[in-house]
Amino acid sequence: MSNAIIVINAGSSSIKFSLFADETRQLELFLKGQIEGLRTDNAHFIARHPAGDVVGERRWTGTEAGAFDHDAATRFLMGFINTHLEGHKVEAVGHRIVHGGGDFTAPAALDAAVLDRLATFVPLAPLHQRHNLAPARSILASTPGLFQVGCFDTAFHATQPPLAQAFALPAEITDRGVRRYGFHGLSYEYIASHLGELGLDGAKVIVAHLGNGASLCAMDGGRSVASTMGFTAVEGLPMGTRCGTLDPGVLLYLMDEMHMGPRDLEKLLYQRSGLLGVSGISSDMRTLETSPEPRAKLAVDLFTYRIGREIGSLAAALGGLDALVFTAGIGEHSAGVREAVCHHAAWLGVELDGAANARPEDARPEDGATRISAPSSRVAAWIVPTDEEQMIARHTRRLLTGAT
Ligand SMILES: Nc1ncnc2c1ncn2[C@@H]1O[C@H](COP(=O)(O)OP(=O)(O)O)[C@@H](O)[C@H]1O
Ligand SMILES: CC(=O)OP(=O)(O)O
Ligand SMILES: [Mg+2]
Repeated sequence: MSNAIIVINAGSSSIKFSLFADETRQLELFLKGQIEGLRTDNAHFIARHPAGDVVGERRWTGTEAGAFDHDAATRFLMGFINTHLEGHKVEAVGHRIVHGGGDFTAPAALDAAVLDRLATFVPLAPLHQRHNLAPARSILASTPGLFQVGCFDTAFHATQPPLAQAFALPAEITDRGVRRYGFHGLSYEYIASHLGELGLDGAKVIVAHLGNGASLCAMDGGRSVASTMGFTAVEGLPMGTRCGTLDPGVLLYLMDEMHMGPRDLEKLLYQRSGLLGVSGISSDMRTLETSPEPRAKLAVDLFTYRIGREIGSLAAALGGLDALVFTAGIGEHSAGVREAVCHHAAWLGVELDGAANARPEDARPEDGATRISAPSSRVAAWIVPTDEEQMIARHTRRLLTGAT
């Protein structure tokens, strides 16, 4: 019987899972799925083989769906997984955990004490952390003997120099861990592991992870030296529903003049801003790109303008630029966003190959990595599909091998 690793990526209203067969040197995905709409009146589960055929599907509506929280969803998923192992034996579960604080700069085995420590970072990632931890707690309660590993979005950025991590605040505040951490590290680490194949070993690269959450990472020789995200995953670029960088004076104004409290501000900054807030229409890039509304265009223009400005800032941190890499939902799929960002970065030497950028996705190479800059471009531009789940599976296997 061959072994399998379960990877869980839990968000605020969804839990995604992937099953990897661990039988050869390659970790091979054989099943993936998700439950979306947790704690709404319409929760939906679907699981598929990598080829796309549906292996399981279920919907919960009304009060049944409303009571369907992360714990109940994890129990359902583990039940489903255990009856769809296709002859494999589960040896470990790897989790994406957004914040590891200053303590967790590498993947770690999860037990009750570690989960309690990670729970102290909930205020540092209010959209993510509590939901990331819920499935691990649920599995610890139901299957205490199962090896679980936490993989942290912050860990990849631990290599940043102290200056890149610092806020200009008094020592009694920074000593409490109030500093810049950076996020999307599993995605960046995956991309970094493929830079050699693109001829970018040792290069100065800016990776644009543009999904619901969005950030940029400056990498020198595959190591993070700066990022647009900071203490929390709300800093930097505008995102689906998050505002990104904001003059802190705005917060004081909103508290004093609009009598907003901490929870009102949290809701505003994390859930009512970004593409959704500016457009008043949607947080979804596909909807905005096809909308005739001027406010939809304004939201997309602000998104790409801010990316352009932050690219300038990270190029300065790197002291030069060899390549720009696009990844995640928007980065991989929106030719319009890539074109606008490359236009803003033209002064740095990015020259887009319009035809390569607009080429249909099914014409891309099997691994999806596609060069979209002109042969004469001084700075190369690439699309590289990310795979956070594969990265989590790799880390989980490494810790498992060390633990047994
Ligand atoms: N074909 C597409 N064109 C433009 N945007 C797309 C396309 N497909 C997905 N997206 C956008 O990608 C974003 C979601 O990215 P994703 O990386 O899946 O997010 P997350 O994993 O953080 O939830 C959404 O804004 C969505 O509209
Ligand atoms: C850290 C973060 O912003 O994650 P996501 O993009 O999944 O929301
Ligand atoms: Mg994401």
